[in-house]
Amino acid sequence: MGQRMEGNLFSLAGIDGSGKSTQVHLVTQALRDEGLDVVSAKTELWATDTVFELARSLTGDPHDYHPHVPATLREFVVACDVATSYRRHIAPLLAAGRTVIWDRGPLCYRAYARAYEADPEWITPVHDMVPWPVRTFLLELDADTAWLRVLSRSEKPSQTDEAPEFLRSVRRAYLEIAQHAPVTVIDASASTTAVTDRIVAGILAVVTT
Ligand SMILES: Nc1ncnc2c1ncn2[C@@H]1O[C@H](COP(=O)(O)OP(=O)(O)OP(=O)(O)O)[C@@H](O)[C@H]1O
Ligand SMILES: Cc1cn([C@H]2C[C@H](O)[C@@H](COP(=O)(O)O)O2)c(=O)[nH]c1=O
Repeated sequence: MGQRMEGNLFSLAGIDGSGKSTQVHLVTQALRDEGLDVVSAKTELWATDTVFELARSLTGDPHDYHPHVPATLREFVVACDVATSYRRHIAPLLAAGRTVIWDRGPLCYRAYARAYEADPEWITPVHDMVPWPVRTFLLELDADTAWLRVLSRSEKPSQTDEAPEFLRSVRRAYLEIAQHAPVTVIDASASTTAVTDRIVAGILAVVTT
């Protein structure tokens, strides 16, 4: 995007059920306890909501969108939402010098697009409008454990787009892309406290140097 970031952007990535939302909350709190000015951010999927509504009209289920809505069209809309969310919401926080913890982030959207085999010719230029966070923490978890967590979570019911076979494809894509990006892989099968401690240590190492 060209503009210099004043603050620090971190993102938490991982397949559904890997613990992103849990950790965004715990890490933000832990860093505030250390005296840091930290804020969390979640992508606003405004236009993507309309894609989910389209899927509902086609299949009766907003999350049964694949392959009923072609992957390239769908992931293009997601990528545009991500770029808009970044520009309108996250970039101003960084310009004000805040430390931002993003629930998801570029690694997630690139992994989904790859897993769904969306055409990169259309998607990549939009993904490239969003800078990579200074560090992304990939919460690495096998698909079966993640699926069990999705089934047992109280926050929201499991969705069609969280089936284990798809979680496996996204996990593969995450690990491939992570090899060429500023990503720290974290063992997400550990206790929530152990995961929080590792992420907090990784963030403090960046912001205190
Ligand atoms: N380290 C952990 N060990 C065991 N259970 C966990 C751990 N971290 C999170 N959980 C539980 O797993 C479930 C999924 O966690 P969470 O919602 O944070 O994942 P997520 O990656 O944000 O998922 P989604 O992308 O689907 O929103 C929740 O019920 C949460 O309490
Ligand atoms: C990353 C990504 C996500 N989606 C879908 C998957 C879920 O239904 C929502 C995201 O919800 P969450 O609260 O962030 O878990 O969007 C997608 O279609 N394409 C993507 O790249």
